[in-house]
This record gives sequence, C-alpha cells and structure tokens, in this order.
Amino acid sequence: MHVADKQLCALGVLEEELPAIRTIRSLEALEAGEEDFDPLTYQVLYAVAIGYTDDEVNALTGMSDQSQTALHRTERAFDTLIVTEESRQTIFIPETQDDLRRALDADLSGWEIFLHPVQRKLAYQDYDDPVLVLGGAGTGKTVVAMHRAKHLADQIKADPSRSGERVLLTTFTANAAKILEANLRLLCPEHLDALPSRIEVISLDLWAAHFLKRRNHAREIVFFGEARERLDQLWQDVFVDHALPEGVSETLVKAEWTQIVQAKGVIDLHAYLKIPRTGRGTALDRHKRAALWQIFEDYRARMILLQLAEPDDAYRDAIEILSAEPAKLPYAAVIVDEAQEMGEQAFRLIRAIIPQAAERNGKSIFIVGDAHQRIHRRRAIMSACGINIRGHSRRLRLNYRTTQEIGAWAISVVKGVPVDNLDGGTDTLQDHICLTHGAEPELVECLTEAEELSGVAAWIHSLSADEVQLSDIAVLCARRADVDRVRDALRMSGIHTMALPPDRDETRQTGVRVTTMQRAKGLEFLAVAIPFLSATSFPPGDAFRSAADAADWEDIITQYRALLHVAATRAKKILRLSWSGAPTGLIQP
Ligand SMILES: Nc1ncnc2c1ncn2[C@@H]1O[C@H](COP(=O)(O)OP(=O)(O)OP(=O)(O)O)[C@@H](O)[C@H]1O
Repeated sequence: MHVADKQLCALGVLEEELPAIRTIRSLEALEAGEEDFDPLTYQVLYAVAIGYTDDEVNALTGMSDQSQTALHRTERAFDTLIVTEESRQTIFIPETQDDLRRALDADLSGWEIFLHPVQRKLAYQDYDDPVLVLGGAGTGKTVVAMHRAKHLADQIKADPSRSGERVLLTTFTANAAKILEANLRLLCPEHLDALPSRIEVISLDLWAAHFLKRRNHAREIVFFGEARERLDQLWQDVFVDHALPEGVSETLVKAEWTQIVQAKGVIDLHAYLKIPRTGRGTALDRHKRAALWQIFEDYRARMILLQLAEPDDAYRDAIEILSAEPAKLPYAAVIVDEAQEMGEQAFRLIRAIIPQAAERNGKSIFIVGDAHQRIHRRRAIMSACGINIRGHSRRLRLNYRTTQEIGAWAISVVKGVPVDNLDGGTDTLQDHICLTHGAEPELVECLTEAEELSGVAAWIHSLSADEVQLSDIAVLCARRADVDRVRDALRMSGIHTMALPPDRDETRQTGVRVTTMQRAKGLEFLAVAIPFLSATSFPPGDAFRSAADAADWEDIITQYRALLHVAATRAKKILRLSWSGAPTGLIQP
C-alpha cells in the first residue's frame, strides 16, 4: 500500500519521522518498532496499515483524547466537550432535555457520552435485515447494544400508534442481564420505567421460562441446583436399564445427548441417523446410533413423566407455540448481547420472536458477540437458524477498556485457537487496537498457594497505598471454592472484600471484588489479580468430567483459554497473574 507523505502528515504524523516510516515494510515491523515513534504517529500508522480510511483515522485520533478524558472522569462540563466539529462526530449528543440533564449532573462513564462514529452508525441506523456486530473484548459491543435499544425505544415513544411495543434486550445469563439493566438505567431510565416498559432486559433462559409459564406449560425447566441433580439421577436409572454399545461410555452418551440431540433439536431416530456430528471426536455408525436412540428416548420419556425439561426443550416448546401465534408478541426488536454463548435453539427462538416476515414491517434483530470469549460449549451458525445477516456483519476494532500491554497478553492466551464468526466463518483479533498504554502484566511464580495468597494481599495493600479504591480491584478465580479461600486470606490480612457486585448499587460499596471468572463477564476493574494458574489447578481437574474423548478434552481446554482471556480483559490498567509450581500450559510465562 502506498500512502503519500503529505497524506500521512495531514493525518498527524510528524514530518521528521517520515524517513524512519519509509523503512517499514510490514505490520509486524511496525509493531516491533512501536517504541521508536511518537504514540500518535504509531496509532495513525497502525490504523492506516490495517485499512482505515482517512476519516476513520481522524475520528480515531480525535477520539482517543476524549475517551481518556471520559475514563478519567475529569470535571469538564458537557458543553465544553461538544464544542468542536471533531468531537461532534465522535460523541453521542443527547437528544432530549432529560438526557442532557443526566449527562451534566451524573457521574457518567465514557460510554454514556461518547460513541465512536462506527459505534454510533451501527446503533442509530435503520436496517432491513438482521445485523451482527463482532468485536474483541472491550470494543463497546454492549454499549452499542444498549444505544441500539435506546434508539429503538425512542422511536416507539415518538409514535403514539406504536404504544405498547417494546424492545427485548437479551443476553445469556441472568447475572449479565442484571448488569445490563443497571447500565441501561443510567442511559435511558424513562424507557425502563414507562408503563408498560419500552425495553425489557432479561436472559433468554428466563424469557423462555416466563413465556412458557404464561402459556401454562406444565414442565419445570431445569437450569441448575436440586432439579439438575434429579436429572443426573434419571441418567443413572436409564443406564441401569440399558447396555451401552461397545466403545461407548456413559459420559459419551450424555455428551451426545447435550451436544447433538438437544443442541440440534433432534426429535426422532430418522433425523438422528442423518444429522452431521461435526466436531464430535468419536465416530458412531448407524447401528450404534440406533442403540443410543433407545437410551435417549427412554431418558426423554422419564424426564417428561417427572414434568421436567432442559433449557433446549423449553426453547423448542416456545418456538412451537410461537410458530402457531407469531403476531401476538409486543416486540418491535430483539437485541442480543453475548451471542457467542447462544446455541441453535436459542437463535431459532429469537427468529421465532421476530419472524422473517415481520422484518418487512420494520421489526428487527440486532446481535453482538465475540467467539473468542465463548466460555460455554454451545455454538451455532446463525444463518442455519433462519437469521440471515446478508452481509450486515460489522466489526468493532478499538478497545476502550484495556491497555495495549494487557490486551496483547490476553490475546496471546487464545492465539492459534480457531475462532468462528457466529455464522460459519472465522474471526480474528488481528486488527484489534487498544487505545491506551500501561504496565506489562505482572507474572508471579510462587512456591506454594499460601505464598500466592499473601502475594495477592501485599499487592492489594500496595495498590491501596497508591490510592486505588478497593472496589476498583478484583481477584478472579476459576472455581467457586477458591473465591472463599481468597476471601478468607484477604480478611486475615485486614482487607475488606465483597463476593460479587451484581448491580450498580453494590458497586458503591467498598471492598475488593472476589468472584469467579465466569461471573466477572460483563464487568471491568482498574486492577485484576488472577491467582492459581498452576498446571494442576488450571483448568481445574473436575473441568474434564464431561469429556467423552480427546476432542471433548481439546474443547474444554479451548473453553478455559477463552475463560482466561475473558478474565484478563476485565482489567483496565493493571493485571497480576500468579501460580505455584509449574504454570498452566495455557500461558507462556
Ligand atoms: N466510544 C467510547 N468511548 C469511550 N469509552 C467507550 C466507548 N465505547 C465503549 N467504551 C467503554 O469501553 C468499555 C468496554 O465497553 P463494553 O463493555 O461495551 O465492551 P464489550 O465489547 O461489550 O466488552 P466485552 O466483550 O469484554 O464484554 C466500557 O468501559 C465502555 O464504557
């Protein structure tokens, strides 16, 4: 690619740096020479090299100052932020008096005021087809999803003939939905508080459960806990009554049930014999499949007898009801966050809530996700579930949360792992850019776990001495049991802790946040410690309980890579990783 000197200078490159720039022949060489350039020059060169247009580069460089400003929460008044033409392009300008008052009065985060032009366009444009937004951790996918919800709810509010319509903003877990709702309350409380509310925020599991309850569905949907144990017992009863085909273990039967039969919605032997089992590690011939089908039928029959249902059953039942009465729902749109965790039945349900025909009447589907962060094993190809994005797939590339140093480390954990784009293609973080710089992640090798724990406590004390708020620090663990251990150790060192911040109200409480990596999804902290990354603890031994063969084993390792990637990308500025003995093979110390 040739870019003229004049053009580079117009984008902000210093003239005296041009000779050095002209020696660079590849992106790798540019990355290696980062230290040699002025930071702004580097940012411009990088953006040009990965194909940004001049306008995008200008927006990016103008943007970085303002996002920094917002993240540091300086006291600048809102009207001084919108004086320049450049900032007008890059920020979200309040459209109502209420929005403006909130922006001026409240302690707002960056995302409530700023939107990058790419984000703004995505959230505020009208589309004829479903839209998919991909982007690495911290690129503002959730922010875009929230602004999209606000935009669509604004349109409903503005048109009295649409009164009663609403936007369904959904995500994978109830915890993530809670966080979303708390943030949305800052952006557009009037839509949540309206009667009836113009935006409904709920996990898809719960949505399906409520929907079926209103339709007098008799079966209890089993998510976890005591009912889950009853299903485990059911499997044991079924195994007593059936001989397993040669070479097939109980673990394999259960994995086949979850990952093929339930995930793909297979309901009869004929379909099961024909279904492609892509990704499964153990071959099953016709004969074995027929034998397994008897086991599956028996398990299903017993489950129905006990009036229990698995989440995929619930999705399927809801889809069936909706297919018979599609027009009755109030939803003008479905917006999906964390879409990488949604399986086939979930996408089919979303399609059933907004059937294709309804798109002609202005109803819409908007999906955001990042398969690098898939921490559960469900996956799907959206177009195979009837959600055809017809080229409406967009990528967000700028990471507003983590420093370049933390981002690079987090990406190294998932490097080489093939990652999908939720629609049958592949995805990559090659063009991911972090907007800020900071210290390298601290990698700490210890002799024992006790030493690790006292190291984490000393680290927290030193951050406190540097005036970092305890509530801005998190310790993230792979296992629930470790959360308690960490809390005990920190308490002994005189450090106040809090198990989990489920919503905004609690973020005001003091105390270091100690939680599992899974529950940290959707959150962010100034400083994050991740202990217990030794070869014997990460992944934890019991993680492999459901592995039926080598392919499952690999899958679980990939899942734990993603989990560590998620945990590391929760850190905005400081990341500390530790292990005792040998480190996990998932990191390069
Ligand atoms: N245009 C922007 N200007 C300033 N800050 C922004 C902007 N967009 C997003 N942010 C901030 O970046 C951080 C990450 O945003 P968000 O949580 O939406 O990203 P994400 O892509 O959903 O992340 P993840 O996939 O890791 O959950 C948040 O602190 C958000 O406020």
